[in-house]
Amino acid sequence: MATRTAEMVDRLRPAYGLDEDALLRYARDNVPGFPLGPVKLTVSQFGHGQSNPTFLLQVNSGVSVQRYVLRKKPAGHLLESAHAIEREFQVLEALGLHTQVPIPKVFSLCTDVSVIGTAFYIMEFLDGRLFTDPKLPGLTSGQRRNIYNETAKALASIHKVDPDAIGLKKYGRRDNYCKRQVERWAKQYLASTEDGKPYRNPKMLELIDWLRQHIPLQDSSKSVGTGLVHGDFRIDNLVFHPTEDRVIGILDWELSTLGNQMCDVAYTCLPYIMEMKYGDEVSYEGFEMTGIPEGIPSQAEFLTEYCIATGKPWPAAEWKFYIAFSMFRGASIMAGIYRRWIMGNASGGQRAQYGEKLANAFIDFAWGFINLKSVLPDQPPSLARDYSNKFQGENGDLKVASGRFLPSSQVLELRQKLLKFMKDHIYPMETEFSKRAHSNMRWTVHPEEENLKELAKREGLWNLWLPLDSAARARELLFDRVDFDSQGKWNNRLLGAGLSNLEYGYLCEVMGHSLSAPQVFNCGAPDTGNMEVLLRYGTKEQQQEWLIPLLEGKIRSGFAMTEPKVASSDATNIECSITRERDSYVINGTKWWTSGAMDPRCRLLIVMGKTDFNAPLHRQQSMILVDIKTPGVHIKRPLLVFGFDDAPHGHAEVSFENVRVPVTNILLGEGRGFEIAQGRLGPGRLHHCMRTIGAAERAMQLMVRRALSRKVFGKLIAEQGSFLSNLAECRIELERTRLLVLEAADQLDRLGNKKARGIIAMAKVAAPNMALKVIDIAMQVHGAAGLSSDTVLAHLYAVARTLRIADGPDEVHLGTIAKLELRRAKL
Ligand SMILES: Cc1cc2nc3c(=O)[nH]c(=O)nc-3n(C[C@H](O)[C@H](O)[C@H](O)COP(=O)(O)OP(=O)(O)OC[C@H]3O[C@@H](n4cnc5c(N)ncnc54)[C@H](O)[C@@H]3O)c2cc1C
Repeated sequence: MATRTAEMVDRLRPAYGLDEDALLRYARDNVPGFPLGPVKLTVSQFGHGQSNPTFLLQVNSGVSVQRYVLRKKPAGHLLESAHAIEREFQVLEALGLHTQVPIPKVFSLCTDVSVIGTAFYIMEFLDGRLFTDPKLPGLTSGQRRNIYNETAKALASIHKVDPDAIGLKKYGRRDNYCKRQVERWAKQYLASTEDGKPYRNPKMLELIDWLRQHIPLQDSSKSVGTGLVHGDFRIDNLVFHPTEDRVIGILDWELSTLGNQMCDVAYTCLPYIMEMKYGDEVSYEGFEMTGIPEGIPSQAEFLTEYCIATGKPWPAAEWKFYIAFSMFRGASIMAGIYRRWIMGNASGGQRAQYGEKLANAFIDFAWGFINLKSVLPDQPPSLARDYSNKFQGENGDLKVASGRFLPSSQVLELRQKLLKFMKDHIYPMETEFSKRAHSNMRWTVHPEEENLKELAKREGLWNLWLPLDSAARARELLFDRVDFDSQGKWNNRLLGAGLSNLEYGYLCEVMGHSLSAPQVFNCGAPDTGNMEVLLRYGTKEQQQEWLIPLLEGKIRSGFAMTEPKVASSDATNIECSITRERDSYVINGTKWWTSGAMDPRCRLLIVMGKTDFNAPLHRQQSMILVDIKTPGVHIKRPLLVFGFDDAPHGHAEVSFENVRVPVTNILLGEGRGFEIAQGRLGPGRLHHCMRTIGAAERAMQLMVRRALSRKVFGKLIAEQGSFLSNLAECRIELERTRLLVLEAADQLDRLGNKKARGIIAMAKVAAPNMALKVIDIAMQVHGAAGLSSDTVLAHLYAVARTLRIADGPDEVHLGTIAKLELRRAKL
């Protein structure tokens, strides 16, 4: 249950008796709007919280009652740098003046200790709800989910603040935050335990050593992942609106500074691992062990929500450090609180007596966490975030639904927009685009395609394929994390909408309905795969030169791996040579089926070749960036698929004759080609599958329309029994394949490329084979028209057929599936 903020006060404790007359004099002079006439002042102290004593001031003028909050330093001797009231005031004032971060408004800071004995400040009283128990008892599961999602967003709102822009440039040193914090809290722990009260735990000393040895690399950075840090961000420091599930105030900024923001995130996640209990407890297990209350997202989901709101990379690799660090800091703080309890000046009341017990629990849990085998999935899970239980059908009606693959409201909204865009702009242009592709202007771009791209960009239907974690790297490297609006939404459309692969699946399918659609939304192959390579493996300079124009849709690209002379389904056979000569690499070889290389906008080729013919088999290959205009690159001819040349995109045979490029064009380093190929192919293969589902869906629509309008032998085709069973079979195959593809996308999101490779291989085989069957029946129903170019069916069929070979033939994927199956049997 929530507690109203006004109910959090106890009766004023005698140790903190304030000089009320002096206080009133000060407030009248310094707090805007404070009643000037005689008033009755009632002072009561908030019992919640352990740090700076905080008081509710009720000022009754006889006409009205105004409420303020006063926060001061504790009396007595204080540990160095603790209880910095002045800093709290500074950060709150800056945030209040310049940002939308929800905080109480501050009125006045008093550093004159003669007024009430210590420095203090006065701020607005927020009437709202506080949740002191992170399990949120007494709330519905929907409310719990909202509260956690809002918590993630509130934290993100702090982390998106640019401290330089709001006068907090010197609020702290940004680099080496964890390193400095480990030393600071270690020192504090040693000081708090210097005479054995509380007991100095040797496991804490080992923990300090472990932390020193595991400080994340990015901690030394001044820009990446750093910014404003709250320092004590947890649900019970948030005031929620009295009736709505939204944060109206973030409290307790005593430990705020500039530094590594992931520390805040980990600290917020502690209830998942350990429960803070003040009493003679035996177990402190967090709700990941005791069972997550219904509605509260898992730790990974909570983190995903935060990563989406901030655009930060998935922190799996360093998560052990951040959690252990939070526990260690908690232990040090608790030891300090216990010490103050012994000395008689703890501000949080009776609970301080349990400080020593809690400090030791923190230390034990830190070690328990460090010793876990795995703490987070490799990739963010696809989200159950803000999933409504209403599913919007194709015709816009809302149906109540539940289940695993229920799109989020964000995805549903994008899908509706996409369907409308397809209806209004894509389908009407298909014939026109096709006419140009068969004319002598075939290798030029129809101007309307460029117009539609601009329209798609404006409508937010741009680069939707771009996965959250890949976008995060570009955000850090290229955009300096400034591409958010005040609500925390990404306003830089270049980096997509922050979707997971699963979420994109629902949209990619829609694009697959038309062969003209993907490039209009900058979601076409091979550009998406190439952008993914640059996002994941490109240097900042490579990204600036090639990735940005690709993300903008100003240029296109090709991927040149396959060679006419060798069986290229096994890429170890590739013979193209990439030879280092001083500051250049020289490339020689012939490629074919380089899709997109015929396009007049194509500027970049990612070429796979061998840098070392004598290295171990999978270390011979490298990938290198080649400007298509480099001397020695010859586009020899377009290849045809069943007579379709796919103009203006095309599939080219390309020769490379002594093509010289700078050494800085190598991707990731020599011998890393296979590694990159693995990263590139997973999502790209699934995109093909998703579009293939869309193509099959289009064929179903055409099939049914034809069957309902064409009579054969006196009856509509739709009344012929053979057709009805074919139709039903097609629907069954289509639905089961869609589920397989969504499952593969979900596993890719949750488990990563490597662990999801089996199911991705299944989807890659199943989708084109299903589509070929469905399109084949659709063509059959159309009679001769189905084989002509008067419908899209023949072209859809040709594309679906190529997918049984392109991106690896069926046999290779079947081999992968079988191998995994046998391996499982041996375990
Ligand atoms: C339309 C289209 C677009 C393409 N776009 C690109 C592109 O942009 N960039 C690029 O580099 N390539 C592209 N390709 C090429 C494609 O990736 C290759 O064709 C594919 O990898 C197979 O290589 P291959 O043609 O050399 O066939 P091969 O390696 O010679 O294989 C021939 C056949 O051998 C059989 N086979 C292979 N391996 C096994 C096995 N392990 N077990 C049993 N049988 C097996 C299969 O039946 C296979 O079809 C494209 C191809 C097409 C048709």
